[in-house]
Amino acid sequence: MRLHRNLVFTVIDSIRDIFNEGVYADKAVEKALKRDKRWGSRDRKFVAETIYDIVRWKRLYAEIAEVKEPFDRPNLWRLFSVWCVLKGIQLPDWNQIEPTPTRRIKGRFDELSKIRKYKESIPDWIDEIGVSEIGETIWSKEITALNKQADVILRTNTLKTSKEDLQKKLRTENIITEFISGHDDALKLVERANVFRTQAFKDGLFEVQDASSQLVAAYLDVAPGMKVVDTCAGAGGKTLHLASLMENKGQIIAMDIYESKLKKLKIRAKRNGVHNITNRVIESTKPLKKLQGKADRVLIDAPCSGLGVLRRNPDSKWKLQPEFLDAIRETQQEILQEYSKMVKPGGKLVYATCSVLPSENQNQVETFLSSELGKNFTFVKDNKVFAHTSGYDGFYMALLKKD
Ligand SMILES: C[S@@+](CC[C@H](N)C(=O)[O-])C[C@H]1O[C@@H](n2cnc3c(N)ncnc32)[C@H](O)[C@@H]1O
Repeated sequence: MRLHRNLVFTVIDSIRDIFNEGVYADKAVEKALKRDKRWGSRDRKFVAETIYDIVRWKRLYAEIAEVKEPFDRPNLWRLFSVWCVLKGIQLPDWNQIEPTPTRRIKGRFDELSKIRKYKESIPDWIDEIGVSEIGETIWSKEITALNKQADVILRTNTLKTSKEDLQKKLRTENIITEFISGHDDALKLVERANVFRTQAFKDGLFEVQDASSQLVAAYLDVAPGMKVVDTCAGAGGKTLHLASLMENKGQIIAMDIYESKLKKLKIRAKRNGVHNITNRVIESTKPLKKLQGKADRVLIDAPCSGLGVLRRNPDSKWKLQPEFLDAIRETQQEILQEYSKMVKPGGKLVYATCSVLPSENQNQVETFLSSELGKNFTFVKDNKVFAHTSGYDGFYMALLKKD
């Protein structure tokens, strides 16, 4: 592979922004890809994948290169050199690249690969929590799976098309997809592509949504005509899925504490041809009280550590802090206590996260069920989705029924 200077410089600038300036990796990639309109799909792929690779393997590469944060420019180039050598790419003869003994890099790699926190490139504290919560054997497999590049999965908007028709339409736009067993509306891209440029996307025929995430709305067991509250709707990935499952009939109240996210949902709903969603920003307890005991279904897609979606957001490994995890666990229980009040007798509640830690998942549900308010609920079932067994994101969902 021949390395192109302007592409590599873009990578170096981007990892500097991510590591030293705290810029989110997805934003940095977005900005990087706008740098030169002449770049073709191969160039864009190189830039995006190399940035994500170096972010994902930061700890391992830094250890191999023997560099410490904050990385100055020569150190960023050293990280890049490690990436090249481990990928089997010949180091270019550029001023920025020091003569690097490739045998030494490979030797350090073999040595460090014996220690999980280096091999899997994770902070000590996350590795310790993983081991203590799910045990060493499962954690080792899970973190390996979470360090893989995620597939691109689409969810068919069944309000507008069928999975089969969507597949045909995408083929005319040179996008080849396959079905995934056990995921009724999902299509998996055989090769990565920018699907947001397709006419099918502009026409609202699909949304990009991981296969595990697509299990959540279906878990809530909705039907057309119901009153459903999506309490942590964000930009509405699952809200839109609920609308499809409800055939656009009934009412969905999408809530979040951030108005900016709900605004994005509004745009997506329009594209999807969904017209049964009402947005409510949670600024006080008022919108919650108004709905007390009124909802057939309540979805709590709770804020969480995001440890199940590291494949998509590898920089979370470096951004996540133990204090945040402690705080979010408290929020999860508060949310369960408060938002469950909206379920009417006989109604159902789903509590979900994109984490694989029991302390954010089944333990929260157990705490809730043994609390005063939780006594009115019965546990129906739960699904602990691991990335290493499913091949998709790590997720948790529990279905409860109000007596
Ligand atoms: C896992 S994300 C939701 C993703 C979204 N449901 C989807 O499918 O695209 C969790 C959401 O909870 C919101 N949130 C955080 N604290 C909250 C609270 N106390 N009440 C309601 N929403 C909250 C966040 O803003 C975030 O959008």
